[in-house]
Amino acid sequence: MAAQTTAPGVRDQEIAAEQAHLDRVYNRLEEKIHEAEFLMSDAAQRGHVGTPGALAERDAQVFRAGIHLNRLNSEFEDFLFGRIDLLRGKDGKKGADGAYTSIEPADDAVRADGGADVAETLHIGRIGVLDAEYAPLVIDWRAPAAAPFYRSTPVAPGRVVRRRVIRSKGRRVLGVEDDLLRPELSTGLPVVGDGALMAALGQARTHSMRDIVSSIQAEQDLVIRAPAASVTEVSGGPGTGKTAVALHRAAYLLYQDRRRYSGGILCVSPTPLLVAYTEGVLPSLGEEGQVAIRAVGSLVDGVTADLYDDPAVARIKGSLRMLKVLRNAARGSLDLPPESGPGGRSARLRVVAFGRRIELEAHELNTVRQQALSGTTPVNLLRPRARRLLLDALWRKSGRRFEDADLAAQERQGFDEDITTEPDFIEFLDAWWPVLEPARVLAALADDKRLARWARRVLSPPEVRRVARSLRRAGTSVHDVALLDELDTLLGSPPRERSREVDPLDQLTGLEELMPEAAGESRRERAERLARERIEYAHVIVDEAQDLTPMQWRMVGRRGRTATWTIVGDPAQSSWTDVDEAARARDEALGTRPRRSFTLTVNYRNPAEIAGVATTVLALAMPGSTSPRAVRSTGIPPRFEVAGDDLGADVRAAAERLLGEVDGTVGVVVAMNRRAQARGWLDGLGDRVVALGSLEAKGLEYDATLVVAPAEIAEESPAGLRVLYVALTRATQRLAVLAVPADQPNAAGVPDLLRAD
Ligand SMILES: Nc1ncnc2c1ncn2[C@@H]1O[C@H](COP(=O)(O)OP(=O)(O)OP(=O)(O)O)[C@@H](O)[C@H]1O
Repeated sequence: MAAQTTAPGVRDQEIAAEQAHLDRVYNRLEEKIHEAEFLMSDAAQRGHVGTPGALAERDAQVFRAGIHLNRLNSEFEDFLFGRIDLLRGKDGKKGADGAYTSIEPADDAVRADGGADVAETLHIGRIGVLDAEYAPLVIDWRAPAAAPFYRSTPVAPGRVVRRRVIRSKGRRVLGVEDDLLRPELSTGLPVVGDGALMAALGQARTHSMRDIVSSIQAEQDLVIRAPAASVTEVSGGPGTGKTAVALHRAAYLLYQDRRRYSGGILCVSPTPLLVAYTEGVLPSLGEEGQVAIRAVGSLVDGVTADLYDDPAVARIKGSLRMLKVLRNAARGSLDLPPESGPGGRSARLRVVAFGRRIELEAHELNTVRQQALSGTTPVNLLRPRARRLLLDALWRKSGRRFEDADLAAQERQGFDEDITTEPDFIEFLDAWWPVLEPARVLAALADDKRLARWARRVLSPPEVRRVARSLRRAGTSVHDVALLDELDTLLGSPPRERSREVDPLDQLTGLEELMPEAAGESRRERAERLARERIEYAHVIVDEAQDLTPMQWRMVGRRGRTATWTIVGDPAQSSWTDVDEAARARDEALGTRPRRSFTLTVNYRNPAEIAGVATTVLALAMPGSTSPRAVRSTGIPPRFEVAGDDLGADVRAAAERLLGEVDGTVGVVVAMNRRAQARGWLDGLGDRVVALGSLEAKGLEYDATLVVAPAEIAEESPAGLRVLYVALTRATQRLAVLAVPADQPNAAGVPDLLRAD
């Protein structure tokens, strides 16, 4: 993109001009903050008194002012980050944000001699600010008027003559970077810097993802601002910004239609590490509270997955075959040995009625149970029906017959009342038709014999043994969570006490939203509470969607039955083996909603040197697929080394070397079964370096990556080559590969799998 660096004097002048603007903005914000504080204390004192219209107006005002207050209090580093200088537009209409709406320049905006005047200058920031006359001082980055900041290119510049990225810290402007979009025009605008994107990409990485709000690229902007069609699907190779785009889209949707999305946005991430990595992005965009980012292993409340199943077990647990097994288990678990008291298959029911004993034998009870279980109603919800059928059976056994229907009904009523208040009967029912908890049923699957019965004609005997063994370990695996959620649906939850129904409008205009500490609950705690109480969401974002197993798709689908969706993923990075089955489950989760697909094509993470090595593996992992285009090059080729006898010492030495070469983070990726070992190898090297199992590297990035024994990673599972592809695409600056003999390195140390020949 055309950009030129001008003399330092001009640079200082331009910085001073932006500083003057930023000062105006802050002065105005201070005024607004004072207004807001006044309004809020006033509103709190008066409570809800007044006509509904006036209250709504006041609430809206308080809401807006409170947002400014909250956001400014969180001290954005670069609150104001952009500026565009525009030609006069085709029409003279202004939008709600005070800016002209026209995208194309007026026919006479450019004079015959190539000269043109800048007709409008807009500053873009994290929130919009109007001056006292309602003229825009800052346009919210999500407002329509800000779109040209992201969309204009030299090929299709629209009205934009110059785009400027402003770097600031606190209230001080530090620098500006300009891109000239219409270099052919003489506008007299100075142009400073080398372009903002490269500056952003070259920065050292920390363990938290940064927002990309000042350098979103045109193809990404199209996705972020795509109309909230039912399903927005985004594909793209590693480093194309899929995760970043998905998070910015969440912020955009909230801005567009806060009322609609106050129903909550769920962002499903593959690992807790990726959740931790991305968590800060939305707050930095001024959005907190309405978006719950949760790992796929933490979607069920009260359960935290702390184990990974080995690939063969994961493959079974993730597949739709488990559905049949769980259906059998849900019903069969009524026969589990009782936790206490009578029950189970052989129990007998004895009651006393009309002065004599009535008994139901085991086989009779069984008939009643089968009758109660017909149909597909969740087992826990069938308890009332089972109770009624038991009473019917006892009544029949009592042998009482009445000619007169009214008398019969009356007698029967008395009989039912007598029996159902009898402690023996109550105790029996509790044990014979207990309220089944998903965890109890899943634990029951750990018994080989029982599982074999429930999995008859579905799982093979070796599969039964593997699954049962995995369930006998202490702890819950990521794949168990989807099974627990399925069981919850199959069993049905008896109605739960809910602390309070949440009215979405409360979240919009309620004062507690704006005075977070007032109720003794921080904003974050409140968000977490709302997330806990919420079962369904208005919008669901799935990151790394290629990894969801069919059972996980069912779990996520249940959280978005009426939602709109954004799904981002890359089939070439999938660690799931049965892609077709997952696609079917995904289609089922999304139903017939219309879809709109986008592809991102530019790799912003890896320099070309690293992307080249990854492409070699991609050709093996997914023959025929294309890699995204790397946007920059460092001139530093990946380093290949071969480990000696002490792998641990060599890994440590290689990691130390990388730590010396980069300012930011170093990720050391090993096969899953070496995770604990690798942590030991790196012990004491500080928190810039992390050891990761291959599956944990998903979505993350580091300044430098060390990939240890690539063949081990590739052989871990049938999808191993794709997992290796993920590992090789994590670095922003340097890649080192440490081979072991199984990698069959050549004389240069390059493992067989990574050789292009
Ligand atoms: N327009 C942009 N400006 C600056 N940085 C960007 C831009 N787009 C992407 N990046 C950076 O590129 C890196 C990769 O982005 P991100 O993690 O979202 O990619 P991804 O497609 O999800 O990757 P993967 O599929 O490998 O997980 C991040 O550091 C992100 O901040």
